[in-house]
Amino acid sequence: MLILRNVTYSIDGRRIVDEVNMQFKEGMSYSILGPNGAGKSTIARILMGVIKPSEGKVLLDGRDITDLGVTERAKLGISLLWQEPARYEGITVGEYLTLGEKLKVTEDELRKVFEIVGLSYDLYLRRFVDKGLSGGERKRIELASILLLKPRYAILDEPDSGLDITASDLIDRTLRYLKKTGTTVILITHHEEIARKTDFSYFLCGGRVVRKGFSEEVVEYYKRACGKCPLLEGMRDGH
Ligand SMILES: Nc1ncnc2c1ncn2[C@@H]1O[C@H](COP(=O)(O)OP(=O)(O)OP(=O)(O)O)[C@@H](O)[C@H]1O
Repeated sequence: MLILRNVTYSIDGRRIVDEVNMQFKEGMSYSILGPNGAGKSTIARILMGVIKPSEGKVLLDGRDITDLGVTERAKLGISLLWQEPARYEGITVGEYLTLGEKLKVTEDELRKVFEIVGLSYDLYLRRFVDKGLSGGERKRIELASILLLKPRYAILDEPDSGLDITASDLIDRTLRYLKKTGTTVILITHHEEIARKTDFSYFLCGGRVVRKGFSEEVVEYYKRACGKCPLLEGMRDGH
């Protein structure tokens, strides 16, 4: 089990994440929902070890991993789908996905994963992971790399952002595949229809967990609370 215990992250005295407690159990899927600036991506970066909390702990199976960096956490089976995946010069999609053939995968498995992320195996395998790929294509390839890694924990930061109308089906296929591989999913989203696809949700606002529970219930609360929240009036009016 992956746990955030009383985690706070401050910048210039401002608590961006404020005494957050979260638990992610084996094989379950979770959403972290919340408005812009709620602290969702900051939590993803804390879970992945990109940044260290100012206070509190990150625990994996009871072990304190707060001080471990990204590489060490990746070795423990934690992977992050970045909101904006990077591009690299000189390597093909096939080389990228198989870590230069270090990752042993069969052609069937590769084809299956291409199907899940909605890309043609024949058209994309030999393309370069450079600026020639669109943002959406790059995101689909990054997701494919996570599916092939079969991590214990997959943190997906807005997997649907930048994707077209097929994103919802892609998330369905992804969640089904990760359930089969026993991967625990932590999905960050603004969209209620995406959050509903997961088992449990945390609703984050102003860096704090304001609601947690079954996704259906938390999403209903999110719609009600955010719909009436005076703090978000400005954002909604575009001010
Ligand atoms: N390095 C930083 N320096 C200053 N402020 C930061 C920094 N990183 C994050 N913040 C602030 O912390 C708050 C939370 O940011 P975060 O990116 O975690 O929010 P989010 O919930 O992921 O938002 P969004 O839905 O817009 O992606 C925001 O107000 C953001 O401006």
